[in-house]
Amino acid sequence: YIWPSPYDALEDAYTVSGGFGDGGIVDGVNPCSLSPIGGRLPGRQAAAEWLRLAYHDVATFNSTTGLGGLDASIGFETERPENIGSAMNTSLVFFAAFQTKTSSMSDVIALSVILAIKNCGGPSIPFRAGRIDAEAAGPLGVPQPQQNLASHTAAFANMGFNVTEMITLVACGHTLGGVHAVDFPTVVPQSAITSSNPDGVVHFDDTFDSFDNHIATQWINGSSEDVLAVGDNITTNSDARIFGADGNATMRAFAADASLFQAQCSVLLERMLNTVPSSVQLSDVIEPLEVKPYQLSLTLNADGQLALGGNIRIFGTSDEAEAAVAAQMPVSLSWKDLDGTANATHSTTLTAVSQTSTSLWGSVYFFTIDALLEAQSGISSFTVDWAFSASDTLTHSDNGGAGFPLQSVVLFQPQGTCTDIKGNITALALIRNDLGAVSSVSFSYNYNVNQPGSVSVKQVTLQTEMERVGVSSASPIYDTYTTTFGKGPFTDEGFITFDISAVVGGQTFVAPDNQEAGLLTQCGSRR
Ligand code: HEM
Repeated sequence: YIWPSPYDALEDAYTVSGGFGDGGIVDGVNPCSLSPIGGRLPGRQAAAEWLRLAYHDVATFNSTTGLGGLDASIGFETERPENIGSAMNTSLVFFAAFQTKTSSMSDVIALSVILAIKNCGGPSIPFRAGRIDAEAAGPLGVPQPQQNLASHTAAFANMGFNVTEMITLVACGHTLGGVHAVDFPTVVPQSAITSSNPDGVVHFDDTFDSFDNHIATQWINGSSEDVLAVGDNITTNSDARIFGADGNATMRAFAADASLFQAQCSVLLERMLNTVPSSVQLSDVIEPLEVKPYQLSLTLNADGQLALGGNIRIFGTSDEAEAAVAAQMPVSLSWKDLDGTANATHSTTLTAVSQTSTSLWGSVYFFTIDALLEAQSGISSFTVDWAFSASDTLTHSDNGGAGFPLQSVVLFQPQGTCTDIKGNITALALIRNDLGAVSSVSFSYNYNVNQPGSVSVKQVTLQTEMERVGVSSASPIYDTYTTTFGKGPFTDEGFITFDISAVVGGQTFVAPDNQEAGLLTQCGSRR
């Protein structure tokens, strides 16, 4: 994983769970008992709803044809009786905010489960990305509690899981959350519905908000409260039939060994999340990068200098990383000219961001870049020298050897970029005019559109050509380019970014992943 990667947004969301640079997903399930944002009802639990959503998307995978699996087809299937409840749509609406041009809904669903389980005290499940979203519903066939064991065994076999694995997956799923009387009136007595429990949830175990082995210990020691195991309606006691499918051997092992439960849940849930259409190639495991740029910006100021902004994130898992005080960490950034030349003066010290940040996987710190670069010499890459403590030898981070790439040939130009009252966007770019012929100047706007038949949205790109309007007033070595476009039918839901690219002197240069905020100035208003 070398920065920049198509999975940078997912890596950000995976790594930072609170404070500055918060990826935002964990906020939806923290604490583990949290009711879903947007449907905040006592008794509902977002972490459990996310896990059930992922399972229901995967459950209809056909291991013979290789079709289905975690592909977000669930978005088109939420009206089906087998997916009853409002939970799935609530989750999908929340997740739309994390879709980007390279983070599919199905990747976000997988990541949501990994983060929710870790935040609920469960195991660390490795995360891979690269899932591709289906654009239509898949087949029916999510198991339902009134069906018999043979039907459930067949459904899991179809999905690619044997009996032991079925028992494990159900136990790992049913350690969170519970069954709701409003949606399962034949399973849960209506007396469960009260003013403080309007959906009438009955939890599977006594620690519904902890990813632990109580689902197994209570089943084995006879204190189970799981209505799918010990409920009065024998027909819907699917958990009892499944847990007993091997004479309770698997559940006894889980009850006896809490860490075995965690380890097996990690292995099986990882496999469940990585059950994808056979045409999909998943990425390598994504782990927090030690040093990573965050929301970089490079613009030309009125004095004709390049202003470099944004942040550097530093992550570590050691005791020293945990004990570090950001304000005392030495962090500096050194850059190379446009032509690749290093220069001793091309270096700047970074300041710790005062707001702290948290990660489920270690310790994370952010540092602000605030540097002015000479426009003529420009920039092609940078490196970061840093340490967790001032007394340590500095680590030289060069992004796997070549440095962190950053170009000053094609720039976004915030001054003059604006959105008018009709929603039309006028965007400006600056392109070096002394480096050869300029062609294919294009502006790509990445946003979400609604999909008929699904509450979940799809990220699309609207591309427009930019035209040269003249030489920049701030510096004669840059020309100004512009485009005006209407956004068309779209949804405000989600993550909007834009990229500007051009071919200059035969080489393609891209100013990527600019934040929507850069477009939001109202046309006509003075900044
Ligand atoms: C034969 C297999 C299964 C059957 C029949 C089954 C059935 C059910 C039922 C009836 C509910 C209640 C839903 C509600 O009231 O909202 C439920 C909840 C849940 N299931 Fe399953 N399930 C099965 C397997 C799994 C698996 C494999 C997982 C995950 C790995 C899972 C995860 C969950 C979770 C997390 C909940 C709680 C949802 C909440 O509290 O909102 N289930 N299941």
